[in-house]
Amino acid sequence: MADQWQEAYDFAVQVARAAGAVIRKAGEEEIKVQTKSCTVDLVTKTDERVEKIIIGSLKEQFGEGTHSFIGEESVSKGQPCILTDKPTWIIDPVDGTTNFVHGFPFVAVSIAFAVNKEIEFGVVYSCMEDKMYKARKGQGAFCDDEPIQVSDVKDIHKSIIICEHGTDRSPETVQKIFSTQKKILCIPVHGLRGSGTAATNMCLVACGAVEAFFEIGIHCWDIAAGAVIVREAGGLLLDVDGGPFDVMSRRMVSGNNMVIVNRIIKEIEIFDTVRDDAPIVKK
Ligand SMILES: O=P([O-])([O-])O[C@@H]1[C@H](O)[C@H](O)[C@@H](O)[C@H](O)[C@H]1O
Ligand SMILES: [Mg+2]
Repeated sequence: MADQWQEAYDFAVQVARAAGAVIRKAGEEEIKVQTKSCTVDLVTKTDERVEKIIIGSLKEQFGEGTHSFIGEESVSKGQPCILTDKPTWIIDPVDGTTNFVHGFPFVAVSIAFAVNKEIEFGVVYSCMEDKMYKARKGQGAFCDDEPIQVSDVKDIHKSIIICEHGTDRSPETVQKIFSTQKKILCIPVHGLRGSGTAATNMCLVACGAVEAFFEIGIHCWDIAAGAVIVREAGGLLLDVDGGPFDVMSRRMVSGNNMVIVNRIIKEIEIFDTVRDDAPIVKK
């Protein structure tokens, strides 16, 4: 049977590339910054504009009613964030908004497509580096059309691990994040890193530049595309407690193999987050 989502996959690559060009151009102009959930959760006109461009192009191509959309900026304006069985696009127009604002050169467009709650394909365009990562379920993962694979390192002492700090600055959470990082650093590992974009971090796992990336507090739009790219590159995803990965749970460990991932999980100090699909509590 012909791959019924091939056209959508190819189109997503085109849309991500075009969106990345808009971001690069916007980065050369003055950037007006606003905040969302807290003072370090940044948003710009470019995030909103690029999301409109992406969703507008997808609706034009595939029709209004047949597909659903979960986009970071639409959700922040009150749109539902529920993954149903319907074909659903999960979009982060600018992953790494803080990087974008500061001119730190890692910013990605992340577009995933899920059917029956399973991610069929994902595209991550690291637009400042001009690197196009993509993967389709069962067809492998690629960077600029070259196949990519996770690293074969099994010895944690020979690994690089990515961790991010997210936007929760409550002293209890920051304490847990640093305590986890300290324990991992002192295993010891070769190094800790973080690009400031979850989508790019996952692609770094997928291409074998690092062994693992974990974060609590990320959102489905940060990781949905990266999830299929990591899996298709031979890696795996788990919850931070070792249970099955759930894209809406805001918790994730991605890594090259079970040995590395299990070793990282042993050190993670878990803190509470509200699921992406939790009912909205009206204040
Ligand atoms: O807000 P945004 O720049 O799209 O996404 C953020 C980035 O992916 C960052 O690496 C991660 O640590 C945060 O948790 C995300 O929210
Ligand atoms: Mg993001």
